[in-house]
Amino acid sequence: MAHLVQEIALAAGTISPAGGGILVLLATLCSWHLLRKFWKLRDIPGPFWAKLTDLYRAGIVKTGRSHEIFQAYHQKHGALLRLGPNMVSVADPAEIPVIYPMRPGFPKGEFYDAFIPYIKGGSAPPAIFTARDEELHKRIKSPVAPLYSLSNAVKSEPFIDEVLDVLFDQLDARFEKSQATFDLADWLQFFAFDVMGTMTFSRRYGFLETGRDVQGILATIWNFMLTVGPMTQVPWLDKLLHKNAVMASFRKASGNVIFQIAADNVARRKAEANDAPRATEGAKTDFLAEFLKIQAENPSIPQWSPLVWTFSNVIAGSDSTAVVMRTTMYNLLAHPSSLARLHRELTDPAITLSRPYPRWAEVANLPYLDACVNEAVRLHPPFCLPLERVVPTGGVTICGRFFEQGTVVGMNPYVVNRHRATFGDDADDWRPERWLEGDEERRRRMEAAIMTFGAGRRTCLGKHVALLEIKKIVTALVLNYEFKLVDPKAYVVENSYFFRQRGIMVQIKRHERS
Ligand code: HEM
Repeated sequence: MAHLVQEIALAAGTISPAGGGILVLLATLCSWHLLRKFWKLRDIPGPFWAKLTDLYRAGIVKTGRSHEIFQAYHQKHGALLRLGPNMVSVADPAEIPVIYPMRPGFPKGEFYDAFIPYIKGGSAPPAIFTARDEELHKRIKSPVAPLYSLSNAVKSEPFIDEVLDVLFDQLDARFEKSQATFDLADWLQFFAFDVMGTMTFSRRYGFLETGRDVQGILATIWNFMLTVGPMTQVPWLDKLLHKNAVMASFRKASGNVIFQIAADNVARRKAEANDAPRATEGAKTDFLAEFLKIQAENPSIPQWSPLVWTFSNVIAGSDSTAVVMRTTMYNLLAHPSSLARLHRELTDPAITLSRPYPRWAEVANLPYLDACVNEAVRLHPPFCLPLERVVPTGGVTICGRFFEQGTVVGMNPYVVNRHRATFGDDADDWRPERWLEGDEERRRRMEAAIMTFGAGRRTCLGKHVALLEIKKIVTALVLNYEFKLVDPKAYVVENSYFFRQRGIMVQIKRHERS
């Protein structure tokens, strides 16, 4: 190939023999580099073009259907699938502890840089979720991790009840009396954002009161995801197109808008004495008050920490929770037998649930509710591309094959959560009953194979907060309203790493006894 390049260049008379020599050298180095990269993983099956360039899988992500496409590739090729010159997707849940261990030493890949907004003079500081440097990750995560424990999260329950009040008032006023059809998917998103705003800065964004996307914040976040999704697959292209001073001068990155929401709230709290946080009856203040207190007590914590902690809550904790609420509600409404069984469980005379909204302690361990939430979490993971990690020094063996250090490996929650040998041949279907069948060992195996909240050291910090919100709203809605799913076909899903849904078109009326 190098010889050919020189021949062409000389024949065209465009360069001197010395220039030709340099060209040959460059072409040889390039060919050697490509061949070496290709060769290293040559035995791992996958689509032809994916073996040559990361652009191929970026193109798949751009289709919005990457979950189905990657699943089909795994069905065709098996547990190991080559999705890039240096990237392998792994589908066997037995490998979860290998790729996502509890100890440090299996770091996140460049994938995560795509989420860090570019700001003037360089990138914004990394959040807990995006930090790739494991020392830095420990420094910014350890001080706040206890705030997300279940015992602490539960103290926020009054905040959720307060937002439930607003939601129910709006649903009654706008849709119950008029019997107007509306998109429950939108309202669950409004609810999740306003809950996280209340928990984080004692402030609602106003989505519920206005019934719309105030200041286009939600659209901006989705547009950010549409850009970021494909860029996670080709970090060099992201740097070229978005993360440099030249490109930043042409356009405003949408990630900045979300960062700005966090920054405005931190600045307001620091500046305004009358912006004091409210405390719940359990003396729980909002996250921001706790973040600022932690920083004040630990001068070694970076100055910017409260900002990135707040940013983490907004970006990682609002839309994701809304997605699981939607999956649960849509499937309950599309499967009336599931809804009837859940309603029976909630109205069983043997248990007493508080009205209008059950308390967490009353719904934390209801078998059929748990089965429905587990099934929703399994079927539709809100973050839905392989969660990429870099093989550490010394290499690692996965599915019996040794991988050199530096190889990028990852597991896709959508694919792993449908592992047939673990979940059964009906793994694509909604069937909460699967969580109630078999022995404890089978159930534990299924739970350990769910990748929706990630796994190991970098597992989701906000899982308890999310489950608290989800169980609270699902039980409140099912107990208080009768739903009619007006157009089941209106429900559509779209994946750009963030895996969202739209179109839960319903009519509601109050249950007679509520
Ligand atoms: C159903 C809702 C949620 C889902 C499915 C979810 C999912 C995830 C996943 C998959 C990861 C790990 C990503 C990776 O390894 O690449 C993660 C990390 C994280 N999540 Fe969540 N999340 C949810 C809700 C929340 C909430 C409510 C909060 C905050 C209140 C939150 C805060 C975080 C943080 C801070 C991390 C980074 C943890 C670390 O890197 O150490 N998440 N989440």
